[in-house]
Amino acid sequence: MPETPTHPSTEPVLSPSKGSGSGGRALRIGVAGPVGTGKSSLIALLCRELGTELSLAVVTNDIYTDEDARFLRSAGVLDPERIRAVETGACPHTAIRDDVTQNLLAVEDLERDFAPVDVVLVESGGDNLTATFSPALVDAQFFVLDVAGGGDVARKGGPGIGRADALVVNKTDLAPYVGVDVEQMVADAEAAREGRTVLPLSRLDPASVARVRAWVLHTLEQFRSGEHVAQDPGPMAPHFHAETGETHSHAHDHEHAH
Ligand SMILES: Nc1nc2c(ncn2[C@@H]2O[C@H](COP(=O)(O)OP(=O)(O)OP(=O)(O)O)[C@@H](O)[C@H]2O)c(=O)[nH]1
Repeated sequence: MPETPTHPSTEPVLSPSKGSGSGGRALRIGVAGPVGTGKSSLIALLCRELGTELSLAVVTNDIYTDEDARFLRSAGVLDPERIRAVETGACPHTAIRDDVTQNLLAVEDLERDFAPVDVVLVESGGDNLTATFSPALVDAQFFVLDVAGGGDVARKGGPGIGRADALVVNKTDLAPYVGVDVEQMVADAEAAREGRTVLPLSRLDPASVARVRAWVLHTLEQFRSGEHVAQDPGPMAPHFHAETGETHSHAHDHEHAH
């Protein structure tokens, strides 16, 4: 795990007391995005940045392994007991959108075992551009892209890019090596998102790290005061499951196995 630079805090330290809007539970933040864009790294960075002032916990989702949880435990950014893995056994969106039971139980267990918890970070398994969290599971969500995926990705749209609470354009330090104009990519993302938050990020750029950190603290403040309302970025696009030959959209709300 490469080093994330630390920097002096410029944000007010929040009191751990719960406001009336939170219902006494933690703020639950989802982290979704395509494979390898830096979801685990973002969670490690947030644990490092906020772990001394907030009580944090993490739930990871992998299809067949607990690799992301093991990565985060080995990063040494959080008490390993506060990191739990959910093995979805199916495409990632199933457990974060269609039937969130496994994840909800993991979140509630952590909230109970380490009470009071301020923020639970839930990492989705890496997917394509379509998976987003159900608002039944998380209160707010990041969608993570990286510059290495190409400067045009932000224009391609989809529910996460368009409507997640915050879109992270990650690994901006790599832009010169992959021929991406970060400013243009961010402008494209802002246009696609109609004013919603876009956060360019590189773990090598302390100012960008500070903005992501500040966004989490601001969202927590809003959550506690009751001003934050969980948004649903919307259902994923129709897609195909090779193992079943089934094509479906996940737009429905009835239960089904696959
Ligand atoms: N250069 C650079 N590399 C980064 C940055 N953030 C993450 N990475 C690297 O990107 C790679 C993928 O990061 P992960 O955090 O594992 O990505 P992920 O989205 O969790 O991956 P999956 O769980 O497999 O979907 C790793 O090699 C990270 O070290 C960054 O800001 N700059």
